[in-house]
Amino acid sequence: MARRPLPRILSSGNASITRSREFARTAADNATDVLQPLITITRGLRLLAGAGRQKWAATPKDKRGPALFLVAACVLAFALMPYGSLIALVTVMAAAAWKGRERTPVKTGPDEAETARLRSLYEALVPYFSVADDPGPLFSHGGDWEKAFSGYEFDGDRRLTRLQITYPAYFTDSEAASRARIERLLHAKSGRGREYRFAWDEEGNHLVMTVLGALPTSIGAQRFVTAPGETVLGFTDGDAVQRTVPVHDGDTTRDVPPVVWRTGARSTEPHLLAIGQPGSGTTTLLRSIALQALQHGDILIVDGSGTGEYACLTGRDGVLAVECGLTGALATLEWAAHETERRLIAANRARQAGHPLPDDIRRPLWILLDRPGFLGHLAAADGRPDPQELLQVPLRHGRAAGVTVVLTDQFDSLDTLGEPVRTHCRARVVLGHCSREQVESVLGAEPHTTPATDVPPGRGYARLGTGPVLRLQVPATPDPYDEETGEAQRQTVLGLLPERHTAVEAAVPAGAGVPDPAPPRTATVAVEGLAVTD
Ligand SMILES: Nc1ncnc2c1ncn2[C@@H]1O[C@H](COP(=O)(O)OP(=O)(O)OP(=O)(O)O)[C@@H](O)[C@H]1O
Repeated sequence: MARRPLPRILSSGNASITRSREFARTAADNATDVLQPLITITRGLRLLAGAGRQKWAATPKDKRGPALFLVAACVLAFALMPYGSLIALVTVMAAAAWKGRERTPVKTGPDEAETARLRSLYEALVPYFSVADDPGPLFSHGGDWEKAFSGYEFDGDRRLTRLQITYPAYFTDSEAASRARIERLLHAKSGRGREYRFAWDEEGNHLVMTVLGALPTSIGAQRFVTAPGETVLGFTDGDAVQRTVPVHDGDTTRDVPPVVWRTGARSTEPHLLAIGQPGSGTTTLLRSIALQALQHGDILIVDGSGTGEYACLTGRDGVLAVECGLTGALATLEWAAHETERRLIAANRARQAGHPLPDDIRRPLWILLDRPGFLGHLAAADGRPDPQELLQVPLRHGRAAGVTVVLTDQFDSLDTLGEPVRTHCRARVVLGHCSREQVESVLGAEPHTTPATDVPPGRGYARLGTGPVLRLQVPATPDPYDEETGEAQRQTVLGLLPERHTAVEAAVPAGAGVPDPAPPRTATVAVEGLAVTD
């Protein structure tokens, strides 16, 4: 049978139909644009009329008469006024236009792009949160993401800032490796370059991922509002600690959450170990601790790297020594070990006799040791004892004797740190760009936040004992004798230093800025009473 040709309109009319549709659409768009004011006013009039009807219905019957009278009086007044009817018309039109204007609809859920992002995240999580024989899987390919994501927030760029995930009870959330896998995946899928915190609620099978803002880098060294025995290591997230301290930040004063380390007889973390990448700010941290320690105690500084970055402390009141050579360091640490024993014996005797602690052991003693690994290497080459051996007594008995030890070193020297350091330095800090494994190797626990891509100097993590891992930004405490230090910061740090008490004072008047010629970058100050008195 011969095929009948299609009607012309069906075989060749597609193009003309499309053209006609486009024409009709353009005409409708133009008409809508032209008639928009009319449409707005009509919508407004309808809304005003609706509001009027509602108001009339809500007016009690006994008040309707006076209300009607008032309206009639107004109408009459406008009618009698010159141009009254015109004014009334314009007023009603303006009110209708205002009432009928387009309002931005209130957002009630994710838009298309956000939904696509959530769906993609859901699909990526399916292999981790599902097993083959689960009869009602929460996570399945093409499944309902809304059941699994119980809360989400986006920023202006449609990037996730908060996501709450419900996961199946059989997921091994108590295993660090399983959690780390999920955290890595969420980090990658939600956009790198930002820091995320993961809060696992193992009882409720919930995971909350939150994007963290940068920690403030503009806060410098200053007198922090703390009690004796408290040292501000730096600043952290508001919800990570219980308190805030007021600080000067530029021209303003604001409250910021500090990481406060408590030392002294009741401290459970009496000594601190800080490990960093080169240039990450460990020297600055030690300088910041020294300035705070000097308010209530005496300090000994052993600068293993010998770069002279503690020269500003030389000869100041309360600074017993700033040592950089091996011989001086060994002598100073030997004295510190004996001094710890002396304090211990004196405290013991006083307690046994029922007396208060004698005055000469009340002032805390701080031993600040930068780069002990380097000194240990020098000592080994010279056939002399490792300075760390001399730290055993202060580390073991320092808490009872009022002696605090702070050590800072770099990652490449981590294996040179002996058992006493590892056991007794229970307050830990890690600075610089580090992998999770590196952070864990120092703090004993992984951070619940992803590593930051952009790590300013002084940025890292702190952990006090078995407490949580906290993000940390150390207050800027530059070397005032460094030519690159800005004048304002130089004056601030010089202002925090105690008065000089040695001959160096004559050469460098306090607050004089960088002296010319520069003071000795390293100096040895005689330690009074190095001999042990019994
Ligand atoms: N908390 C901080 N805020 C601002 N700048 C800092 C901070 N910490 C360190 N810096 C700056 O970073 C640079 C390196 O700091 P620092 O010397 O303390 O690091 P480091 O870890 O001791 O390095 P290295 O041992 O390799 O010399 C210095 O210019 C210092 O001023």
